[in-house]
Amino acid sequence: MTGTTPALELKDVRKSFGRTEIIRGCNLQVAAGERVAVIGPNGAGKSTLFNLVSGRFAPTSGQVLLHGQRIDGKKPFEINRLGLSRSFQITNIFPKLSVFENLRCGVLWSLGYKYTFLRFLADLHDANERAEQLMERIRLHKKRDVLAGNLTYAEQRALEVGITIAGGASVILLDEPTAGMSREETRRFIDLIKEVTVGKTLLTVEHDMGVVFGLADKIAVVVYGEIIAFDTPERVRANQKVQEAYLGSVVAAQQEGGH
Ligand SMILES: Nc1ncnc2c1ncn2[C@@H]1O[C@H](COP(=O)(O)OP(=O)(O)OP(=O)(O)O)[C@@H](O)[C@H]1O
Repeated sequence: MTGTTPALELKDVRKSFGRTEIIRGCNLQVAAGERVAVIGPNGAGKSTLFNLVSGRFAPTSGQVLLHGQRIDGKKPFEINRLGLSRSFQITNIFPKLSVFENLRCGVLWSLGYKYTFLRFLADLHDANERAEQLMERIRLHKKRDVLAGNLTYAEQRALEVGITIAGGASVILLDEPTAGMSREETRRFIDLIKEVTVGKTLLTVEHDMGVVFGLADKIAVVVYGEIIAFDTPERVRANQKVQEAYLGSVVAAQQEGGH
């Protein structure tokens, strides 16, 4: 490791629910600008890891650092203000607001309590402009005034990504961004995600190996609460330990399933 501070770092992070240790000493260093896919079998602890990073859970022990600053134990909104944004599920899109209004809410919400009403008025113009730009970037500008509830599923997921990046966070967490999409939608969506997260640090939880290998610079393999490998896709694919613990069976299953 060079002297550069990682964008995100886990130091011996552990999390127990009751007596069961679910996260069993995870260490990870994600460099700024890296795209990381977190993979692993069902129940391995991927979502729990995301919840620990985004502040929904506090670790039982260990540290989580964002650009070198400890964030473990902080509340999700505090972590968000420090520059980490997690995709909200579709339920967090306001279905009765238009695409534009949803994005503007995302921009304004990220500015949060720093606000006074006068600042609010002054910034409203900026927020409108930023919402317009975001709309172009996620290719929903032609749907500007359509209510979010009337968008297609794939468009709603794009809007969700737009809201997630609206505040300008430097670290973005996306939970299965392409889940439920057709193969063609998935392919386009990977390109979109790549495009809108240029220069940002990206973490995704992902089951679809096509997405993983299309999107990730590095893969973190979580098995039974531990990160058993963290490396480039090629090296992870060739890793014997990963093959045995997980990947061999998944790739075989997906090949059998015609993927
Ligand atoms: N709040 C909780 N209380 C108790 N147990 C929990 C809680 N959250 C998660 N678990 C347990 O932790 C383990 C890991 O769950 P987690 O959802 O993190 O796995 P995952 O790797 O994301 O799985 P999947 O791929 O199926 O989404 C599971 O055994 C789950 O039952």
